[in-house]
Amino acid sequence: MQVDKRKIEEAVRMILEAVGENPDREGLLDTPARVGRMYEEIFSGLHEDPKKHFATIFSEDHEELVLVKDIPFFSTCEHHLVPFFGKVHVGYIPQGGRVTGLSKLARAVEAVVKRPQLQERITSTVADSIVETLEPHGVIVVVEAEHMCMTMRGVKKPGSKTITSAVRGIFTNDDAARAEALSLIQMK
Ligand SMILES: Nc1nc2c(ncn2[C@@H]2O[C@H](COP(=O)(O)OP(=O)(O)OP(=O)(O)O)[C@@H](O)[C@H]2O)c(=O)[nH]1
Ligand SMILES: [Zn+2]
Repeated sequence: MQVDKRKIEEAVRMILEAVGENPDREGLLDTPARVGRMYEEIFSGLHEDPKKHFATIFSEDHEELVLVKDIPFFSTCEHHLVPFFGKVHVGYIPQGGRVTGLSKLARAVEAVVKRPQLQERITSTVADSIVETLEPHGVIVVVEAEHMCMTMRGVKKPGSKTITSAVRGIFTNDDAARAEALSLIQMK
């Protein structure tokens, strides 16, 4: 099922009433519909398989690291439905000449982050999508993010960063390969 915007509109109206607002005042009249359109956009990844982006495979004899770093992202914390955002770094070592388009790595990230999410799940889903499609020697994904649920509310720790990583294949046991990828990710 695609996004039911009418249902979101009803729910937003109810939330506005519940917090003590008047959903019929001028400034709020279009808000339920706007929020419906916004949720359709920021949760569009629920209807998209990130793996579909790896259908584009070039045959290229390169069995060394390919790293796309600093891919910016915005996601939505599934616990509080507030944003968390930061950067994703995706590296893989192709095998058997299976190389994908660089933009496809960023497209797969977009499909994964546009859902109610956990940072850990973003990290592992991106890694596993690459493993299952390109069957590379190895994959490394690092995500660094700031969670609004930790800054604007609750424990209120603005500036704190959460870093998660997922390594697959050769990166799990080859210290030199992992060190190379991590140093390139950290390089400014
Ligand atoms: N592991 C993980 N935790 C997250 C993520 N996003 C938010 N959280 C945490 O989810 C937890 C939810 O905890 P609860 O105790 O159920 O909710 P809460 O009472 O609102 O928690 P506080 O934020 O501590 O006020 C919090 O500790 C959040 O920091 C994430 O991506 N990964
Ligand atoms: Zn949260």
